[in-house]
Amino acid sequence: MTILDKILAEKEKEVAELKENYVQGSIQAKRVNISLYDSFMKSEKMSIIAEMKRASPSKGLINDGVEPADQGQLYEACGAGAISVLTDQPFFKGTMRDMQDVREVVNIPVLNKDFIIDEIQIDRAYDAGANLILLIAAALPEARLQQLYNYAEQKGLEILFEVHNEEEMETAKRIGAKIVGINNRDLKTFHVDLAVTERLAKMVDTDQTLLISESGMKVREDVERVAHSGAKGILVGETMMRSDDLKTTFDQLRIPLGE
Ligand SMILES: O=C(O)c1ccccc1NCC(=O)[C@H](O)[C@H](O)COP(=O)(O)O
Repeated sequence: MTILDKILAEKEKEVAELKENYVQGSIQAKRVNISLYDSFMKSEKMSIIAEMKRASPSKGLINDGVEPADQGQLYEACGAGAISVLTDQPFFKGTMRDMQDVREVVNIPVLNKDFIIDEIQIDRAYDAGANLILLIAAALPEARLQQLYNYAEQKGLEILFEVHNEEEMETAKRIGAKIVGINNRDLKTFHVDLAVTERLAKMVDTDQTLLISESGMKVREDVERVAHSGAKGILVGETMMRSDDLKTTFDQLRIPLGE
């Protein structure tokens, strides 16, 4: 059983519980109507989705003491184009409260980073003020991904559609994903390789599809590599969560595009 299988098995339980207890519209969060697609596509600099992640299966504890609202404000002030909040509890030590706390204090798009397998999680993300949800190609059959994609889109949410290999990129294209996240991390082995972005980026027209390179971004050279492949955005977790000088970290990674 891979870690993704284990996470998805937990999600089945979480969804069953949500279906018992979640009252639609019970959360009244602030809404910020900004399209990540539009803002990232027109930016002349690499756009950054800065992630809030206390822990992860591959790295264990990363930053347990983080205050989501404070970190979110810092991310925005330092130049984040969006904020990703891991809301999975068992494997990442996140909560929906973390995302709401961030939503309350920032005016940039917020991604509910979780393992979505059911419409009810999309309803909850919307109610809590998310602008985007994540769909992972490896998590579900294509027909189910398409249903969830359509459902989220109808609610006015944007979708970060995550792929890791050629077959999944073909799925992204058939589904009509406008924002494709190429995860450089293999969720089965945890191996991180930026060549994954270089390989898969060739399969899409990056003037139409917004490419986000996810995982393993540490230094400027990493960002240059994925920018040359056509990525206009990067999703950065660990480097942000471990940084003790976020302004400098952002300045190093927000490289000009088109050079
Ligand atoms: O990060 C993990 O260990 C992990 C394990 C299983 C499923 C998902 C996982 N991570 C989610 C992510 O994709 C990353 O948090 C995100 O891309 C940021 O990566 P990084 O900048 O390397 O922290």
